[in-house]
Amino acid sequence: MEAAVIDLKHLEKSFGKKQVLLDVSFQVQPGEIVGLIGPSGSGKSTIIKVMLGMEVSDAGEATVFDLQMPQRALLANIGYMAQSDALYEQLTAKENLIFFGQMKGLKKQELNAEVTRVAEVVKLTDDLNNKVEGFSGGMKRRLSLALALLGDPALLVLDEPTVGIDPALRRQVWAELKRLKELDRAILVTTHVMDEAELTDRVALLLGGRLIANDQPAALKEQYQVSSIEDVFLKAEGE
Ligand SMILES: Nc1ncnc2c1ncn2[C@@H]1O[C@H](COP(=O)(O)OP(=O)(O)OP(=O)(O)O)[C@@H](O)[C@H]1O
Repeated sequence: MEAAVIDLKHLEKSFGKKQVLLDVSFQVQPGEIVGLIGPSGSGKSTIIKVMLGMEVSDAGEATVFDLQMPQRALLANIGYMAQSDALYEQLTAKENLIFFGQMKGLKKQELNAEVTRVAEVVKLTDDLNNKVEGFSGGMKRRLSLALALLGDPALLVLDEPTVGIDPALRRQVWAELKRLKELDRAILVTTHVMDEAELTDRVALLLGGRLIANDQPAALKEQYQVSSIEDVFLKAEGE
């Protein structure tokens, strides 16, 4: 088996008296889409922040490409889409893409080609020269996703990437994720949308900061004797 891109071992994290992560361990391999699923407040974003070195865990170990984050050297290898958009409102979509692409170290010619490519994936080609301040919430989400895709990173970490994105484009985004997976990219995605969970290779089900399941969607449905991931979720929550 190839080395894991993301390797989380026995993570514990509290905020004040509230324990948010309890003994969380899982891995994401190259060529794998893992869905991190759980109700609001179950700790999904906290896992991502610990993994990316934006929060420090109280115990356990989190490595990305065998290194503890943050690591400047890994910046170009990771496409991260946070839950809230961090965009320059006064700049156009294209200027945002160029700015972030330069930070990732993309050279001019490559960068121009990448801007065209990622704008096409999220259907923002016709809006590239418009200022972000005039964008709808969904358009900002799409631009944030385009930023994460820039430079074709080996690892994508996407926190709720399809919120506010209409069904047709959502389908297209998932087709792109599948394509990237075939190219051996590793993808970790959080979602509230249960039929999206069906599109992953593996579902990591988080409840109250504890990982209660980590398996292929089909295996989970069999284990819980139900016909959808939504039902797995409801059954697990009820138990
Ligand atoms: N910096 C912080 N200080 C105090 N509490 C925090 C902090 N960050 C998160 N929490 C708490 O930790 C818990 C888990 O939050 P987290 O954002 O990881 O959940 P989530 O599963 O990503 O939720 P959502 O789906 O709503 O984004 C919540 O109870 C939240 O209030």
